[in-house]
Order: sequence, then structure tokens, then C-alpha cells
Amino acid sequence: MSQLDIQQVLSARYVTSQEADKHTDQLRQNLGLDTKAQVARLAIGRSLAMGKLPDIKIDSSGMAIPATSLFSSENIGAWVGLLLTQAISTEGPIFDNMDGLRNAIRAHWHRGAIALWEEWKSSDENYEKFIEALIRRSEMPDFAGTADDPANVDGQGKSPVQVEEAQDLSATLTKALDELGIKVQVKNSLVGPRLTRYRVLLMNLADLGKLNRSVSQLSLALNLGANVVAVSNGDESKTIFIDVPRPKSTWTAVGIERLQEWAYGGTKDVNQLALYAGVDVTGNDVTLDLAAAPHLLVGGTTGSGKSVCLHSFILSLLMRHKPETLQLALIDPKQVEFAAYAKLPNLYRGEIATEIPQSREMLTELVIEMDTRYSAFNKLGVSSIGDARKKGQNLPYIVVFIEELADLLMQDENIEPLIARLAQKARAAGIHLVLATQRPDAKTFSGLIRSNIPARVALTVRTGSESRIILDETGADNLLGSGDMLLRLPGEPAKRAHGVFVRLENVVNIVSGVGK
Ligand SMILES: Nc1ncnc2c1ncn2[C@@H]1O[C@H](COP(=O)(O)OP(=O)(O)OP(=O)(O)O)[C@@H](O)[C@H]1O
Repeated sequence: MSQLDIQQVLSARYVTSQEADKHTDQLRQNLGLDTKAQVARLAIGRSLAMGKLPDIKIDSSGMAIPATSLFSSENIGAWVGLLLTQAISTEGPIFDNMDGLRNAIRAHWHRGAIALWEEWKSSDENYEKFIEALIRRSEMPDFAGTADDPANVDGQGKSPVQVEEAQDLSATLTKALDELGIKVQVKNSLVGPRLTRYRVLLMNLADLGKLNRSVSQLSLALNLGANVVAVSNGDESKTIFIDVPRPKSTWTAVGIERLQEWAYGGTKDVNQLALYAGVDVTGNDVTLDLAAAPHLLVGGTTGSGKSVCLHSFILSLLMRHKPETLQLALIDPKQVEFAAYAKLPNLYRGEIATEIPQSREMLTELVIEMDTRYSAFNKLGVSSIGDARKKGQNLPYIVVFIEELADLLMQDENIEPLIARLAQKARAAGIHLVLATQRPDAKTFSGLIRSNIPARVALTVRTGSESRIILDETGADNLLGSGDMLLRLPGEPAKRAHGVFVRLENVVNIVSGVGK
């Protein structure tokens, strides 16, 4: 039975972390708000939209705010209700006593304040841009639905499977296009995991240009955010595909079973580093070979699904390789994301680098490893890991995952040359990089690193210019969040994929089987 008593809830003070305290004050000043409680409410609201709370301990050495200032006595019931509903719907820690409530408020305040502060910085500290990004999020299709719910995951790994029935918009689409002066006939439609693909016959081919210019109006006419509808060439002359996003309650999440089916079902070619990105608009597998790529940047705003995407890449490799053919070098300045891999038998140096000096040492050692491999190749008369393997030299691939590139580059100027060197030269030595950042800006991703990391994954970003930094084109600013991504490989057009929803228990399960 719940031990929450409204009088107790109302008379309590709620304490935040030191970091959230600092950002709350910074945001109050920068946004010109009167009280820290206003920022705290914004932060808690922001965090409520970000999915399950991570299971980490958060300090309580920040400021305390009385309940009546934090929420007001009229609204506190609604806030507690929201916190509880979010905990239940994300399968987060459910609370029924004062300590649980205090922890939930502290965790949301902490996570939301950090997210808002990051978003403020990514908006170039420009008030309009910041507010525009916040509003744009709320204009996206209804994400408050249940796609993260296991019920939406197709246990057989087959897709598409609908949860709530998807609405057929053929008539609305035809009418909206007619109003834009474009006559069409919808031939049929296919309900994909998150979007419905309408196969449309253009009555007059000359209207194609007009249609491409009217995507934004068409999106708005369908009551969606600007530009979220995508138009592409169809499979017959005069036919085009119009992909229309649906409300989240009709999405089919891509479950771990889908990744396992691919990993265990396909050929285990040890000369490939196959990564499973997810499924495309119509539900087919989207994959890439990192060995050919040869290095990858994963960029996206906070909460867009970067960490989940990195887990799906790491698990793809672990499921197809044995420790003898693969080592993982993990660098995680955020300190928590890779913790579940700490006991992997094929962890490079047997540790996860979470501190800057440790990360620099690991990267230095990787450069030495690369040079040592090239000397060995010279002696063997070969020039790549593949040829060395043919001559019996069985070196493992080393894949380096860096969770938050910007943190490393900003905190130690000696790190950039090491990453640049690996990006330039490590490929033939069998060392590959996967770099993630939530700050896709020119400072983080420029120069030698940029020109030597040709494969890119963009999850949702705030602006077209952030999308261009990652992909060299816009588009990621109109993605749907929650692991929706654009994958761009050298010389190929960008492909859309909806990522695998990997949960912590999936990681723990798969990691426990490695090497057995
Ligand atoms: N493929 C997916 N399918 C469904 N939901 C997803 C998927 N990927 C991510 N999500 C949802 O988005 C939330 C945030 O994902 P994730 O933690 O990976 O974001 P992030 O970009 O790493 O954020 P941060 O930079 O703040 O760590 C998840 O908790 C989950 O609810």
C-alpha cells in the first residue's frame, strides 16, 4: 500500500544534485527566469519525456526547494501523478514512499537540468533557437505512446506488426495534395514499423518538382510537424513513395530478438565487422560493415537514442565474433554507459576508460599497437590485417567505442591528434573507431577527424546545420526520435533506419555468454 501522504508530500523539501544545482542557476540567469523553481520544473518536465531513469546514484548535495515553491500546492498532485505514470510506463523504479518520491524528483531534476544545459549550449546560447528546439520536440507526433513498451516489440523479430491500428490516410493525402494543385491516385499503402509508405501515382509527372517543394506544406496539412513527410522515387514510372510518420502508439519497436535473429542467422565472416543498425521504413534489415566503412561517427541530441544505438552495435559485434577475433576498447567519459561490459573477456586492456588520463593512455597504446602491427606486417610482407590472417598471423580486430567525443576533445588537447592518427591510418591494421557525440558542432567534428571518418549515423538533431555537420545534408532534424536514424556510407545516399531497442538486461545476458 502506498505510504505517500499528501500533507507529508506538501511539507517536504526536495533536494537536487550539485551538478543540477549549478545548471539550474546558470539556466535561470541565461533564460532570464525569476526563480530556480521555474527552472527545476522545466528540468523535471524535460526529463519526464526522456524515458527510463538510469540506475545510477545521484548525490544530494545541491539546493533544497520546499514543495510549495517547487510545484505549488494546487499542482503537486498532478506532478506526483506524472512522476508515477512515467515510472510505470518506462518500467523505471516505482516509488510508494517519501524516499522514493524524493529520489525520483532528484533524478529527474538532475537529468533534465543537464539536458537543458546541453541544449542551451547547442542552441549557441540563443534564446529563440533554444525555445524553438523545445517547441519542435512537442510538435513531433505523439511520442507519449507505448512504443517502448515490450508489447510493441515483436517477439518473433518479424516486422511490421501493429499495436494500435494505423489510420489509413490515403483519402486525406489525396485531398491535401489536390489542394496543393497536385493530382494523384494512391495505389496502395504499406504499414512499416513507424511510418506508412503510400505508393502514389502522379497524374502529371511535371508535378514532381512542385511536390518536392511542398513537402513542408503537405506535412502541415496532415497535422504533422513541418517536413516530416518524406518523398522518394517509386518502383514504376510516374509512381512515388510518400512516407508518413504515425503516432507512437502504432509503432512497432525493433526488439533484441530481431538483432539476435540477424546475428545468429547470418554468416559469421570474421573478416567483417557487421553492425546491425535497425530496420528500414518497410521493415527490412539495415546493416553496415565497419571493416569497410572504416570508421563511424554517431551523432544526435541528448535522448535521441545514441547510447542504445551504440549498445546495438557492440552487441552485433559480440554476437558474431569470438574473443579471438575481436577486442573492444571502450572509452566512456560519461562513466555509466559501458559499465555492463566491464567483465568482458575481450575488453582491451581489461578496463573501461572513464577518466581523461586513462582515455589518453588507452588511445596512446592503440597508436603504439597500430605501429607495432604495421612493423609485423612489414616483416610478413603484407599490408593489411586480412593478408596477415591469410599468412597465419591471427590478430583480432580492435573496435574503439568513444561515448561522447566532445568531452574528450574539450578536456585534453593531446587527445585529438591521437584520434586523428588512428582515423587516418588504423584501418589496415584492423583498428576501427566508432565515435559518438551529442554535440555535433564544427569544433567537435572537424579537420583530420572529420575527413577520415566517412561513415556517419545521425539520430535526431535540433537543426539542419547540426544534421549537415554529421551527414553533410539536412534531414536528421526531421527524424522521429527514439532511435530513428539516417545512416550515410561513403558514396551512397543516406538510408533511414529505426534502431533496435536494446535494454540493459539484453546487454547483461549477451555479455554473460561471451567466450563460453
Ligand atoms: N531504438 C529505440 N526504440 C525505441 N525507443 C528508443 C530506442 N532508442 C532509444 N529509445 C528511447 O530513447 C531513450 C533515450 O535513449 P538513449 O539513452 O540511447 O539516448 P542518448 O541519445 O544516448 O541520450 P544521452 O545523450 O542523454 O545519454 C531510451 O531510454 C528509450 O526510451
